[in-house]
Amino acid sequence: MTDGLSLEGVRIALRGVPLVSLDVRIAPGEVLTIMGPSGSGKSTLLSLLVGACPPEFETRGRVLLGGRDLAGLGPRERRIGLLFQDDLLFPHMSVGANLAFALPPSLRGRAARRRAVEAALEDAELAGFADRDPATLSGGQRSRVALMRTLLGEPQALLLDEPFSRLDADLRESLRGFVFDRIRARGVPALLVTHDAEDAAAAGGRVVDPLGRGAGAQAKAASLS
Ligand SMILES: Nc1ncnc2c1ncn2[C@@H]1O[C@H](COP(=O)(O)OP(=O)(O)OP(=O)(O)O)[C@@H](O)[C@H]1O
Repeated sequence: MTDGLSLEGVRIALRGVPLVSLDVRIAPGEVLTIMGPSGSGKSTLLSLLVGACPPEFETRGRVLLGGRDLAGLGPRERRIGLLFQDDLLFPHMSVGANLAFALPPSLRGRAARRRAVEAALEDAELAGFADRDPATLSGGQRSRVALMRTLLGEPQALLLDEPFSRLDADLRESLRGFVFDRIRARGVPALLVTHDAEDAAAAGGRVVDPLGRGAGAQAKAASLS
């Protein structure tokens, strides 16, 4: 459990043009959805949160995770987990080894580490899959392993960048439920970037654009443009 992820006066501009303006706290287990057109600053916001914003951008504000100011911390020290559309499982490692790789070094002992991997596989409804080659898994199975791998790192917050966009409609629907259920169960604050209104609805939380405008304001802006 954490106190959540707080963006306090976070501003990002490019050559003086405001891209991101957010003052928001994401509670443990809450998913905040960021929707906005291409080029509106969604990826730049994620890069800022992981501590890798390119120097071309002007940035201000504070990001607090569990009450801790992330300024000056490197990507690993931030304890932020990432989930992208490409699951990026290591192809030359078994499913179990992919999961074990993500375990925190503080979890000591072979037996304890094996148990943690087995529990994650069970939670992913993939008990007995530890020795499988990732290439032999279906798309949905790979996605579930990827989420478990991210969660095994015990992230204090999660960033989801179009995590379902490569999946077909049926799979997308079942995976959404799987992902959001586990985020809620673990009490991790999460930020979802998506173009898909159904993803946003399934996330069940607030929806804003990178300038912090809610869904009503976005619809109005779209109708005027
Ligand atoms: N390294 C960079 N240097 C200069 N400009 C950049 C850099 N990276 C992105 N930009 C510009 O910053 C703006 C915001 O880009 P960003 O990738 O954050 O948008 P996005 O909302 O994630 O778009 P998409 O939905 O297409 O992924 C765009 O105008 C983009 O061209």
